[in-house]
Amino acid sequence: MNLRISAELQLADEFRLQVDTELPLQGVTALFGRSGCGKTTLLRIVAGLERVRGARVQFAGQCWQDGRQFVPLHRRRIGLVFQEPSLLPHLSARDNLLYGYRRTPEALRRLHPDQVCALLGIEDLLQRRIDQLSGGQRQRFALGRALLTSPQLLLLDEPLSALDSQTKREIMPFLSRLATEAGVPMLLVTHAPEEVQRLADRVVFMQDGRIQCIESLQQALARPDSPLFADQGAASILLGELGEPQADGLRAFGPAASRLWLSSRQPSRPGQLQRLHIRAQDVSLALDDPQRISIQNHLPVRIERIDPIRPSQQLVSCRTADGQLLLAEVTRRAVEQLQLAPGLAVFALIKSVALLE
Ligand SMILES: Nc1ncnc2c1ncn2[C@@H]1O[C@H](COP(=O)(O)OP(=O)(O)OP(=O)(O)O)[C@@H](O)[C@H]1O
Repeated sequence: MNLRISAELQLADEFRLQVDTELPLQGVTALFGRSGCGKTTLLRIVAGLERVRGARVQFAGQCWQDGRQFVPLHRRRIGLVFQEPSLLPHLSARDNLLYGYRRTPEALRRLHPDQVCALLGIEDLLQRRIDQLSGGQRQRFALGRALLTSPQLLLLDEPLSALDSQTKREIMPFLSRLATEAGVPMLLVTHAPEEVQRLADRVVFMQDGRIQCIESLQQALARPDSPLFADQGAASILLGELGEPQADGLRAFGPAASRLWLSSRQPSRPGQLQRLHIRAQDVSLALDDPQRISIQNHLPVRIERIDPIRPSQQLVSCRTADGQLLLAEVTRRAVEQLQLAPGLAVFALIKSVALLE
C-alpha cells in the first residue's frame, strides 16, 4: 500500500515545498522535522485540503489527484485528527463518535463502535457532554470518530501537541494500541522524537520543504547523526515480549539470550512485541561480565562501529545476541583504555530502561 506524491508549492516568499516521492505506508509513518519545514502542508495535499496545481497524489493504486482529476477529501476515505479535537459541542460524546459511522455505507464499515470504544477505553464516557470531557478524553473521541469512518488512511497532525505531558502519557498507550490493532495505515505529523520512537515503523525526515530521507525506525536510530537524537541524545529501541512478574516484582523482557529485567505494571500481551527505550548514556561497556554489581541488566553484545559524537564522547553501536542494535555512550578515554573496536565481544551494562506503553 503505497502513497505516491509529487508537488511543488510556493507559500509566501520564503517557503517552497518540493516533494516527489513514493512511501510504503503499512503501520505508522512519522513525518518528522522542525517547525515550519512543511509537514502540515504535505499532509494537507495528501488529504486534498490544499489543492496544488500540477500536483499528483496516488494512494494504493487510486488516483486522488493529477492534471485531469481531483478527488475531494470526503471521497478519499481518509480519517483526519488534528492538534485540537474538533468535536461538535451540541452533540453528546456518543453522537460525536458515531457521526462519521452513520454516514459510512454499511458495505464499507470495517470497524465498529464496540471495538473502537474498547480500543480507546471510552465505553464509560459515551453519555457525557463534550464540555464534560478532559482534553485527553476529547482527543480519544476524535480518534474514535475518525476510525469509525473505516478510513483507508489515517492522517494525524500533531494529535498530542496540545496536551500537557501528563495527558500525553495517558493517551499514548491508546495511540500505540491503535497503531498495532486498528489495521489502518497512519501518517503521523510530529516534531517529538519520543512519539516517533513509541509509535512509528518508519520515518520521513523533512527539512525546508523537502524530504531528506525515508528510513525504517531501526535505520533512523542506527546513525549517530540521526535528527531524532538532536535534543535528547542517542537512544535505542529494543523489541521484545514482556513476561509475567516474578516473585520479586521484576519481569523478563526479550528472548533468553538477550534477557533484560524490568519493573512495569503494564499488562503483558503474549505474542506481541513491545518497545523498550534505552538511552545510550545509560549503557556502559565492560570486557568481562561483572558479578559483584547492583546493575541487573548485563547483555553480551558485539561492537559494530564506534563514532565520535562530542570531543570527549563516543557512540558505540553494538549488536545484541538476538540481532538488535544497542547504543552505548562512553568516553574516548574508556574506548582507548579498554581497546574497544569493531568485532570485539563485550558486556553492555544497562542502568535504566523504560517500557514504552
Ligand atoms: N497559507 C499560508 N500562507 C503562507 N505561508 C504559509 C501558509 N501556510 C503555511 N505557510 C508557511 O509554510 C511553511 C510550512 O508550514 P507547515 O505548517 O507546513 O510546517 P510544519 O512543518 O507543519 O510546521 P509545524 O510543526 O510548526 O506545524 C511555514 O513557513 C509556514 O509559515
